Amino acid sequence: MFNFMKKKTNSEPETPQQKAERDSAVDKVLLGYEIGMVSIATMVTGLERKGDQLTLDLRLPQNSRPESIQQELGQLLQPHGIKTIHMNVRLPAPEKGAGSTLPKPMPKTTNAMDNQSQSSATNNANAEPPITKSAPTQASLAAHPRIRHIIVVASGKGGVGKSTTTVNIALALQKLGNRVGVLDADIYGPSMPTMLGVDSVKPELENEQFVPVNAHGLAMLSIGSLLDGDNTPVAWRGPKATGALMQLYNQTNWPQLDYLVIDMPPGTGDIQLTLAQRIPVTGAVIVTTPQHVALLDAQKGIEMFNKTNIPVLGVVENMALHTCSNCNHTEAIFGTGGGERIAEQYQVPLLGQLPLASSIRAQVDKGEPSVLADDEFASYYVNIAKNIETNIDKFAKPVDDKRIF
Ligand SMILES: Nc1ncnc2c1ncn2[C@@H]1O[C@H](COP(=O)(O)OP(=O)(O)OP(=O)(O)O)[C@@H](O)[C@H]1O
Repeated sequence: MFNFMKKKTNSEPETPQQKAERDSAVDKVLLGYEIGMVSIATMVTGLERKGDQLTLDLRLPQNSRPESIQQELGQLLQPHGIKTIHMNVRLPAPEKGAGSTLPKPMPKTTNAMDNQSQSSATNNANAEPPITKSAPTQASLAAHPRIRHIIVVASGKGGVGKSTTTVNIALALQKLGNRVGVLDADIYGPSMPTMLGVDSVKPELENEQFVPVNAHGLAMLSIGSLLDGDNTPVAWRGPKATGALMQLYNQTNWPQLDYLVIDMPPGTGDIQLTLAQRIPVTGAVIVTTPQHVALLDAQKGIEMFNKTNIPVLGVVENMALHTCSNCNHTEAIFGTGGGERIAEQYQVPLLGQLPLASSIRAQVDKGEPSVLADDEFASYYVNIAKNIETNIDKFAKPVDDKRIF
């Protein structure tokens, strides 16, 4: 254990605001600390802070040096009141030619400072194979060997219907003859299992890999599966969340897929940015409502994807018009033309517009989305899926067959 404390402790208890500020400062440090140009936040699989003690579970890349990392993080975190860092480190085995792609047994976790000599990558004979080949930018990320296209569905703002759109687009792509998977990465409210009517089915583990749940033919995996069975919204902090999501992506035995559709957490913060930089995304679909505030947030989303060199496949305008089921009067509850304007401004396609319709909500609530039910709105989603397919091949990524999963 390395103790960074030099001075006396402050015995006054931390207020919730101080705690939140310190947590946020710690997150920023972790997100900004890079190993081989990749944020260490993507390598965090567990994180706990108790007062001035921080415990990190890390899966570090080959040849990293836990002791120096711990020292450097200690110096960066000391100004934010962290005096002791405990690190449980897992390192990959050295690459020795083409071996089995199956993972070896998990090594015991180690406390980096108590077991310095044992925690070095070269000495760890019992370690697992590398789970990633770190690459800093989208341009240098190779495609997953079994997934042709990864599409992220994002929204700058919560509650605009991103998950409803994701599930229906995934089903529509399947309806068009594709093999499709869904990764529910919405840590704040994972809803795919409920929307697909499989919330009682848990994914199995096989050779330390998740096996996706078969949901009406979709290979589905949700961050919700990592929770303890209840539907408590996850208040995970950035590094832990990104670490868990990278783990879901990397440690899942995805079948051969034409599309993996990822339901991203709403917003354009550090989690979204880190994910966007770490997963080989073919393109992003932005969901917005015509409301002014939602559009402003959607713009932020497009700009984030532009910055990270992820092509924006287009915009879906959700809840565009509402037709009253009693009097048949149609009204633009959230305004008009917003989706079109934003698509024009950023020169991206408007993939489709969905009305605000209570049956769209009712169908996802009962685990049978519109496309599955083949109701009157199914064709809207099928058209969106067709529009996505029209352009996607020109953004396809080269496949790296040597990548180990
Ligand atoms: N076109 C629509 N018409 C009517 N209701 C809709 C429509 N789209 C989504 N909804 C409903 O709006 C609510 C929010 O939708 P959803 O959960 O898909 O949004 P979200 O953007 O993923 O939210 P979050 O930010 O919480 O993840 C849900 O109750 C959903 O059924």
